[in-house]
Amino acid sequence: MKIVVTGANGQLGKCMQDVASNFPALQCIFLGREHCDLQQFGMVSQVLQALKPDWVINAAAYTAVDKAEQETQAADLINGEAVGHLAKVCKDIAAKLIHVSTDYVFDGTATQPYVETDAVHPVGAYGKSKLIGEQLIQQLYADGAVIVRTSWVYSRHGANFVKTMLRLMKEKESIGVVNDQLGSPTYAIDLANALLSICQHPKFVPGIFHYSNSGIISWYDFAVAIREISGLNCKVNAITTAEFPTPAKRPEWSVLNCNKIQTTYGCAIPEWKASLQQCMTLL
Ligand SMILES: NC(=O)C1=CN([C@@H]2O[C@H](COP(=O)(O)OP(=O)(O)OC[C@H]3O[C@@H](n4cnc5c(N)ncnc54)[C@H](OP(=O)(O)O)[C@@H]3O)[C@@H](O)[C@H]2O)C=CC1
Ligand SMILES: Cc1cn([C@H]2C[C@H](O)[C@@H](COP(=O)(O)OP(=O)(O)O[C@H]3O[C@@H](C)C(=O)[C@@H](O)[C@H]3O)O2)c(=O)[nH]c1=O
Ligand SMILES: [Mg+2]
Repeated sequence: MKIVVTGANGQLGKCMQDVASNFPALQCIFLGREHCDLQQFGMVSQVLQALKPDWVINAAAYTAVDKAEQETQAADLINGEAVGHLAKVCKDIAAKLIHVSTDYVFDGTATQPYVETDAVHPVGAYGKSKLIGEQLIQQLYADGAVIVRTSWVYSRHGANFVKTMLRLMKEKESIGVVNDQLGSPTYAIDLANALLSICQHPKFVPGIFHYSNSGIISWYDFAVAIREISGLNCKVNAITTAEFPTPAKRPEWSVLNCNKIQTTYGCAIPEWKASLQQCMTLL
């Protein structure tokens, strides 16, 4: 079975390369932006028509949450229109599409973990751009696509909250981290394993699914755990979102209910702290 992974140089793309050997039945082809630039529609069509994969996993995205407030057009193109074109090409070549989306499509006003059918009202430009991509896939290729919303993704690769915290904790005596935004971290290795396991699952079920590590924490809790595991001597103070102003608004609650992907595809859902400890051994 031939799988093309786009966004191969990103943290999820690199984690998929890390775990690919766990799936010997899958022939994975990893394409970075240089070989498959989502916004160059002709290039995308040409590359995928030539490779004719059975699956395309889209790990490419514009992920700069705060910058997106200023770069809305770029975010909407890469996370929106380009995803629509990718869906069309996948449909043309009869390749199934797995597309990764985000918890930031929700407005954060819920008090229970979000299920896939809950109303979406993104509060920031990044979340809005990711929602455009979801909606285009549903319009253009609903029966051939799996959309996996995830949250708070980190790994040894690329830029993420864990690596930001480790850097700041080495530089500063104390830092402030918000304790009024609640969600679930996701180790990109766990997500990578889940996405590839969907490709080799005997039954294909299209639709929207949620995937994150289990457990509900704040970014402050996350930072405290990072400090404890790292042994770094930096004071972590709990602050409010108002005390940490950012260009983008973020949902106060973006916990995802992951039951559907577990029952449909049997994906393993490791507990957040166990996965964090795994990742920290590599950092
Ligand atoms: N990080 C997180 O916390 C979360 C991420 N997600 C989603 O998970 C997916 C993977 O995210 P993650 O790995 O963390 O993101 P990264 O920012 O680490 O990687 C994104 C990759 O997309 C590539 N890319 C950007 N624009 C294009 C383009 N026009 N064509 C091809 N590739 C492009 C980037 O290329 P280059 O390296 O050249 O810049 C980069 O390698 C994304 O869909 C994201 O929205 C969802 C929830 C949380
Ligand atoms: C660095 C830092 C951040 N924060 C706050 C800011 C923000 O509210 C929260 C998270 O910070 P970051 O900007 O690192 O995380 P952010 O880029 O918002 O992470 C998001 O990325 C996108 C791609 C997603 O899809 C989301 O699921 C989510 O993972 O922590 C502090 O309170 N103190 C700090 O020192
Ligand atoms: Mg970020």
